[in-house]
Amino acid sequence: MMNSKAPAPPVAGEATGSPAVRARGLTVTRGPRTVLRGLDFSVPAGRVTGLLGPSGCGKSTLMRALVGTQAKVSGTLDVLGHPAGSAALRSRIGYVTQAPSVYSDLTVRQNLEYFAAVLEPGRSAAGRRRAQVTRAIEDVDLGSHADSLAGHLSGGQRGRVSLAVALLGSPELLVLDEPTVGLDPVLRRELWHLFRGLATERGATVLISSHVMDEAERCDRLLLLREGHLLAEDTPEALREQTGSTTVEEAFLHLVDRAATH
Ligand SMILES: Nc1ncnc2c1ncn2[C@@H]1O[C@H](COP(=O)(O)OP(=O)(O)OP(=O)(O)O)[C@@H](O)[C@H]1O
Repeated sequence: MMNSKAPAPPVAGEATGSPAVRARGLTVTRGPRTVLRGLDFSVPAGRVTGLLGPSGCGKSTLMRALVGTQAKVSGTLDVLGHPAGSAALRSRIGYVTQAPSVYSDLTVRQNLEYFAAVLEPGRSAAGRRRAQVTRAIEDVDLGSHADSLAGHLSGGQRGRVSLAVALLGSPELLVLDEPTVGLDPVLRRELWHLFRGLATERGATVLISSHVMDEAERCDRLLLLREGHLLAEDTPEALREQTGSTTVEEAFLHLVDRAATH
């Protein structure tokens, strides 16, 4: 697991510099439903941003829009300076869905070697690929299972293989859909150290969804989503302060009540 240093100082209320993601009027329909409704937000570069909200509020849909796999997206959505879904972004984004996508009949290392070869084929890149694979296995702390078949791993371990795949090629933007769901507290803490380290040591932008509000406290910045609307976009501290709350969960509930009375 990566050694993480102290968290980067939180960004102030307004993000500075060029954001990694910028959305204006982002609207997504799925079937007959409008799932995201005119969202305006940005995701600062080199920071850990949490996308928080209850189940079904549209977190996965927003992530799919960012990585370019969602149909019926309107409004403006720029990612690393390009419209979301541009071919130029493919190797610059790592995406982990909720369903681990690994080959059960390959070992952990073979899975990573396969995906590394897809990313960077050719004999001349073999040395680089080996180094990337070894680092990714270490990052997710699966060294002792490197030669186990993925099909013999637990759900949480398979999830970590998916995460390792996303880390190959050192993407500038990591989009992680509920990566800590179902994991024990020790592993959850280790993964949060990894996410923090990816931002502070490797300069990556990390966007993580979760419906567990205590994870929000670990983020530099939060996007609070409810029923396809953005309730708030700020640092955890600012959200607590604005609402006179002691936790982000309390702040979230406060904002829900406030929205209901307007
Ligand atoms: N294929 C689909 N057709 C129509 N509606 C859909 C489809 N897929 C998802 N939805 C709806 O879109 C909404 C947002 O779903 P989404 O998966 O983005 O939520 P989420 O916040 O990621 O939820 P969870 O935390 O449970 O994963 C939900 O209300 C869901 O019912």
